[in-house]
Amino acid sequence: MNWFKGRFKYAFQGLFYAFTCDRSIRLQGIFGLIVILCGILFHCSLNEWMMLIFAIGLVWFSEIINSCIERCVDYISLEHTEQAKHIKDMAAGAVFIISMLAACIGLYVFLPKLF
Ligand SMILES: Nc1ncnc2c1ncn2[C@@H]1O[C@H](COP(=O)(O)OP(=O)(O)OP(=O)(O)O)[C@@H](O)[C@H]1O
Repeated sequence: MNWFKGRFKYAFQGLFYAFTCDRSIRLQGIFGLIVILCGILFHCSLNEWMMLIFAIGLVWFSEIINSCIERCVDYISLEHTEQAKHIKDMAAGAVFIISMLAACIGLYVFLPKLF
């Protein structure tokens, strides 16, 4: 049970650090909250909420993993190398894919409500 509590404690400490100390994650956090606000304003259905929460979660998850990868690379060495560039660019590419997916979900949910 203590082990279980410890896991939660460290996970929440990690999330708190991510959303308060990392600019990109903070921005995605704010953007996610705006989407939630829009969901409330537009009276989204349960299915629409499921899609929105899934999209927000995926974006937050990918942004946190991307920042972890960037920090690992910088932790190993701050030297500019081609290898470091490829690692960071691939991580950024993964975030881009998820962001496009989330944008499609956002358009699917909100476009019919706007027009
Ligand atoms: N050590 C490095 N060697 C080579 N290229 C690098 C290195 N560090 C960063 N880059 C290049 O700069 C880009 C931006 O990297 P950086 O670590 O500044 O992330 P960022 O765009 O500031 O991300 P975030 O805003 O999420 O912190 C990378 O995608 C990569 O192309």
